[in-house]
Amino acid sequence: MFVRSQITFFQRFEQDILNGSKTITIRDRSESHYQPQSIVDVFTNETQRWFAQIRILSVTPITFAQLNSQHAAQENMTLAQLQTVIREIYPNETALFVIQYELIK
Ligand SMILES: CC(=O)Nc1ccn([C@@H]2O[C@H](CO)[C@@H](O)[C@H]2O)c(=O)n1
Repeated sequence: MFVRSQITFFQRFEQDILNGSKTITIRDRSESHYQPQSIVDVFTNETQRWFAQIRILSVTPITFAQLNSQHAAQENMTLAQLQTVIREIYPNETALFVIQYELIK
C-alpha cells in the first residue's frame, strides 16, 4: 500500500516556510526517517491543515551542542532563539537531526 509521507510544523512557521526563509527543521529520532528526494505533504501541527509540499534534501544527525549560527540562519532565527525553541520542543534530547528541504512550487 502506498502511504503519502507527511510532516507537521507549528503554524507560526508557515509563512517562513512558504516564503523560503526557513529551509531546515530540527527533529528527534522519531522523525529522522524521511528519505532524501522524497516528497512530503506539510500540515499545521495545530489543526492538521495542509499548506505545502516539500522535497527532502538531506537528514543529518546533530547534537544540541553542535547547533551553530548557520543552522539558525537556515531557520530564519538567531542561534539563541533556535536553542530556546528546540529546548521547548525537546527538553532533554541530545540526539537531533537536521532535515534540509526545498519548497515545491
Ligand atoms: C510534532 C513536532 O515536533 N513538530 C515540530 C517540531 C519542530 N518544529 C520546528 O522545527 C525547527 C527546529 O526544531 C523549529 O523551527 C521548530 O519550531 C515544528 O515546527 N514542529
